[in-house]
Amino acid sequence: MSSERAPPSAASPPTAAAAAHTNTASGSSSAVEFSKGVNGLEKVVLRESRGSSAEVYLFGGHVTSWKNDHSEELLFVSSKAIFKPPKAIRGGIPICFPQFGGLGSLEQHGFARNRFWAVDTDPPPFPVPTSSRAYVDLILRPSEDDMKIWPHSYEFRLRVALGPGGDLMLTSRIRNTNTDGKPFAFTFAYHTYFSVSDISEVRVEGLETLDYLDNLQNRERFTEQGDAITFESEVDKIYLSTPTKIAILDHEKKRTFVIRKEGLPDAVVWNPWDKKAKAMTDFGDDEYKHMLCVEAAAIEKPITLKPGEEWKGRQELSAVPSSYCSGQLDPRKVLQGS
Ligand SMILES: O=P(O)(O)OC[C@H]1O[C@@H](O)[C@H](O)[C@@H](O)[C@@H]1O
Repeated sequence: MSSERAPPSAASPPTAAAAAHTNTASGSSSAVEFSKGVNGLEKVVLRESRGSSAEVYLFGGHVTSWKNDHSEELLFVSSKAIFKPPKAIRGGIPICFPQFGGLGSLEQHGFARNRFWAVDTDPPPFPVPTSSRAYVDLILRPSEDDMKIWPHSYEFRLRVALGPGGDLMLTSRIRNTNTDGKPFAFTFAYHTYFSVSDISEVRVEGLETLDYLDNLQNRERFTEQGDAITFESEVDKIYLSTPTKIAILDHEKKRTFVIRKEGLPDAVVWNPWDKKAKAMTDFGDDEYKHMLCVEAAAIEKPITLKPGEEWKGRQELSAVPSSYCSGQLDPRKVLQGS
C-alpha cells in the first residue's frame, strides 16, 4: 500500500484561522484555505490552479460550492438556505448517515448533516494517492448525546478533493469502533443538489429500465420504462442497483454532469416541484426549476460493519460541456466512455 503525502494545510490544526495560509510568493491563493463562511461558520476552500474551486463547511461536512474554471457554480444552494445549526443547509451536498430519509428511528436523513465535523489531521493513507493538492480530510465521531440515539462508536472520515481538471471527489470511510463486539448497520447518501438551467430541459441517462422504490407511493417497487428520465412533476424515487455512471444532461446550458460512484449501488432522484417547494421554509417557491438531486446512495441493502471493519463509498462528479442539442454528442457515449 502506497502512502500519501498530505498537503501542508491538511496537516494543519483544525482551528480555521490557524490553518489558513496563502501563497504570497506567487500572489495566488493556496490550494486549501480555512476561513469563515455564512454566520461565521468555519469552512474550507479548495482551489485548483486552473481556477476551479469548492467549499466545505465543517457544519455537516457539507460541500456548499463547486465551481468550474469559469467560476460558474455547479451545485444548487437555495437563496433561502439557513446556515444555522441544527438545520442542515439546503443545497450543496448534505451527507445522509446513518439513515437515509425516514427509513429508521432517527431523524430524517440521520444526523451527520447537522453535526460539527473536525479536520482530520492524520488520516490513514489511501491505497491510491489523491492526484491533487486541493483536498481536505474531515472526521466525525459520535458525541455522548449521539450515542443515546444511535448507540454505536464509529469513525467517519470524509475526504473532499478537487481534481486537476476540476472534478469533485468525495470519499467516505466509515469504521465500526465498537468495543462491545456489536456490529451496526446504516444507510447512506451523498444528497447532491445539481444546479440546472431549467428542470424541463434536463434528462438523466443511466437509470432507464431499472427498478425503483417510489417515495411518493409508500416506497412501492416499480420498473422504469426505456426512455431517458425527464421531469414534468414532483419526483422522489430510489433507483436500485444502478450502474456506476449516471449522466445529467442540461440541454439549455449545454452541460453534462457525470456521476461516477463506488460502493453506492442505489441512486435517489428528487425534485420537490412547486407544491412541496412552497411548503419548505428554506427553499424559494420557484427554485425547484433550477435544481435536481441525484444522490449516490446505499439504501435498499443497509451496510453492516462488524467491529474493526471499514466501508468505503465514493462519488466523483465532473461537468463537461455537451453539444447534445446539436446532436453531436450521443449521451450513451458519455456513459460508456472512461
Ligand atoms: O428536506 P430534507 O430532509 O432535506 O429532504 C429532502 C428530500 O430528500 C430526498 O433525498 C428524499 O428522497 C425526499 O423524500 C426528501 O423530501
